[in-house]
Amino acid sequence: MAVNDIFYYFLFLVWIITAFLVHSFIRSYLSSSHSEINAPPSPPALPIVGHLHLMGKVLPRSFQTLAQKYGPIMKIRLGASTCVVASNAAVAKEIFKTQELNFVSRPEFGASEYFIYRGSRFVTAPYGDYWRFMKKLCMTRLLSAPQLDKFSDIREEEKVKLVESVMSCAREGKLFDLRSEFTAFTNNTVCRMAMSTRCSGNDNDAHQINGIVKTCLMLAGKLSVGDILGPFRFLDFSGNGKKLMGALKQYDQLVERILMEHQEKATKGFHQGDRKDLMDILLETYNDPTAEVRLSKNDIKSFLLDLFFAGTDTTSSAMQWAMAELINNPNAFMKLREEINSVVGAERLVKESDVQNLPYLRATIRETLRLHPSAPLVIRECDEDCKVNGSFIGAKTRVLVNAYAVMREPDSWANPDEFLPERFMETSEQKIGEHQMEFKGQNFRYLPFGSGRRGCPGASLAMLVMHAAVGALVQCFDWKVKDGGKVDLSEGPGFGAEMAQPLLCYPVKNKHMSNLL
Ligand code: HEM
Repeated sequence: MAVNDIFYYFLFLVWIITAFLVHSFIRSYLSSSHSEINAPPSPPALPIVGHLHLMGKVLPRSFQTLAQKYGPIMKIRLGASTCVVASNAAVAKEIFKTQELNFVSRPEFGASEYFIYRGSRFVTAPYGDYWRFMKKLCMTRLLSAPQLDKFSDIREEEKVKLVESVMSCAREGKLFDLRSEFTAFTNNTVCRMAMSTRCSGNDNDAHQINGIVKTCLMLAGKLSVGDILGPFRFLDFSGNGKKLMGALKQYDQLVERILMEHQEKATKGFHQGDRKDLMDILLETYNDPTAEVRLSKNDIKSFLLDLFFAGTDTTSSAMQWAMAELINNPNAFMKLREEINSVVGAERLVKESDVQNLPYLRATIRETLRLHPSAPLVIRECDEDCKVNGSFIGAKTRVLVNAYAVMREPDSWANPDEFLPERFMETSEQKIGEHQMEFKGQNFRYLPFGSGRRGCPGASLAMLVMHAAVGALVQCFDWKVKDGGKVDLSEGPGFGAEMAQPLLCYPVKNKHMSNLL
């Protein structure tokens, strides 16, 4: 390297460090002026890094620990990124209900600057005409109960394929990787509902989408750490931003082709009995000149991508936690097996319509989501200056509701860290009957799917998929942990608190089941 080059690199480095220090100084100054107007409590911060040094591996857990000292609403600064964290049911209620309209928007976060559909993203869209239109479309058509009913055969087929895949491992005495199989299962299910494609030897489209979505989620996860660099993240030191854009362009080309095929089919006209997938319904809206909001093709592609991002890993992660907890709690496992056996028997697989008669199965899934919410930090943005729990929150502040902490709060939950599905039974002494423990977030101590207008539109779909699949895997197999002993329940690093280790087990066929497979 020439001396000149070294000199310029050195100058560049000095420029970066100076700019960072100035930026950090201005932020500290601005935030200290807020303290005069009653800002939320905040742990002592270090220059530049803020509270980064107080963060452990698992962010929701670190926030939970800090909240025990600083209270249910606190201000946290991670490098250049500042947010307010809410950690109990009362404050969650204020944000999600009392002041809902002020907190109904979501900020752009993580790697948003690299998203090629930036203006079209539903998940980060501000609370305006576009978001309202898409949400209504979601709730009345795309993910509505009647529409989900029309896809029930898809979910049934995918569940049977999952069970067959476990069965072949059981026959060969091989390890079954629940993480990757659950991810393929949820991806196939969503892909088929979204655009009638699935991962298999003869259909490469869903396989490719699966790969692209995995890459994007991994890169977006890495890039979201870049938030702490504030204005410097655009420099993309790691090159991950470029890689993410590359993966998204690949997705764009693939889905553009599938979209053209759907458009052609729509032009020819549907026959009676043809089932429309989500892309067909979105295209119908796109082609409708009277629609309240005219959708673009990018809106369609972006919306479907959001469904993959928001719907596949969340569901498969919750299923892994459910199986892990059941394997580590043999009493709960056997109780569930006996319930399924008495209601369904040994001659057929448990199916979605059985779930209404399987209260312990429902309680198991609810308890799993309480202990291991797949989206533990619900992110929102404050629209206008306001007060929450008596503290001042400035307009455009990012707010994280720590659902993980809320759902383990000792004031709301007896033995909060224990896996006890019984607490969700009508007969429970804790009196947390399901009737009051709606999973749609109207009870503010139970928030696996967020709450209110911005709450998860895929909750019903996720529940359908999880109940039937977990039920079938408990019904048909015993599960032996890879190295004997118990499943390692450590949570992995980052925002998601997913299982740190892939769940690898030996399935053994339940000898009481008939040979239906
Ligand atoms: C166990 C599975 C799932 C969990 C735990 C989960 C959880 C969540 C949470 C906590 C939010 C934020 C809600 C809020 O701000 O109040 C959310 C949003 C969202 N979820 Fe889910 N979700 C799951 C499955 C799904 C599925 C299957 C889909 C669709 C296929 C989906 C689609 C979405 C979308 C599109 C949003 C953004 C909504 C908006 O911004 O208006 N999710 N989810």
